[in-house]
Amino acid sequence: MTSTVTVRLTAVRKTYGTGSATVTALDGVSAEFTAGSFTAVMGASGSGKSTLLHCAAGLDTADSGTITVGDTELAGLSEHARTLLRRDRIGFVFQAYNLVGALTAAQNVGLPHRLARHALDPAEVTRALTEVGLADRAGHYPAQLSGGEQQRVALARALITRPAVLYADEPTGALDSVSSGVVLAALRRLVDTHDQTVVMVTHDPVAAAAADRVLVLADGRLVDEITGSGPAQIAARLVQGAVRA
Ligand SMILES: Nc1ncnc2c1ncn2[C@@H]1O[C@H](COP(=O)(O)OP(=O)(O)OP(=O)(O)O)[C@@H](O)[C@H]1O
Repeated sequence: MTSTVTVRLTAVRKTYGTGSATVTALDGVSAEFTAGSFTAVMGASGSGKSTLLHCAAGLDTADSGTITVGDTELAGLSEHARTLLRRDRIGFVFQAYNLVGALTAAQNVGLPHRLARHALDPAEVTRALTEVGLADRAGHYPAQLSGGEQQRVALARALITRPAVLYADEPTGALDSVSSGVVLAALRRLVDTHDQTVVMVTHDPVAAAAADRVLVLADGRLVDEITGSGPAQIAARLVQGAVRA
């Protein structure tokens, strides 16, 4: 896997709308996602989690503040350069797996390369499927796979480009607890064995407990950081009301 990178946000502000309809989605957020670390982002609905993920990934632009991916500052990039950065260095996994039903697991995993018209070594597909524990399902179609297996195919598809950083937006949101556990274990393994940088938005304290630390957002600000997290610690914070997921 490629060497993964640190992502830094410094005093990032993002507003939507104008005049009296202005919404401040991010209100001066500074955070660092260290290379090889697994961060969960929690907070109430509307607290700015997705906006944070989208700005950090270069899907959206901040109004002010700086965001660097490794040595690259996003604000300095043209739209085209940002598109290439997203395509070549950033992986995404969303709640909906977005697999193509007419393609096998292996063909779905190879799709980013085909779309980018890059030559693809079949061994790369096998590697990515092996990393998520699905090498034996390469020839299966999505309808023949469980929800957790489909999400792991989506994860393998995100990994095929060897992303410097992997963003996951509610990756277990549509899964039962058993399938969630399998997907979270796959994410955890990527961090532990490949030093993958992972940033995951979640409402689920159990999912958040798989991360190394949890950042909590409220009204566009970072209000808490839980490190050395375990389910008990996060549950205790929930009881205290510090985390309103
Ligand atoms: N494109 C947009 N136009 C206007 N307002 C927006 C837009 N995107 C987000 N917002 C607003 O910005 C704030 C933060 O939204 P965001 O989606 O980041 O929250 P979130 O914490 O991810 O919420 P959820 O958990 O419900 O997905 C919200 O008040 C939201 O209504």
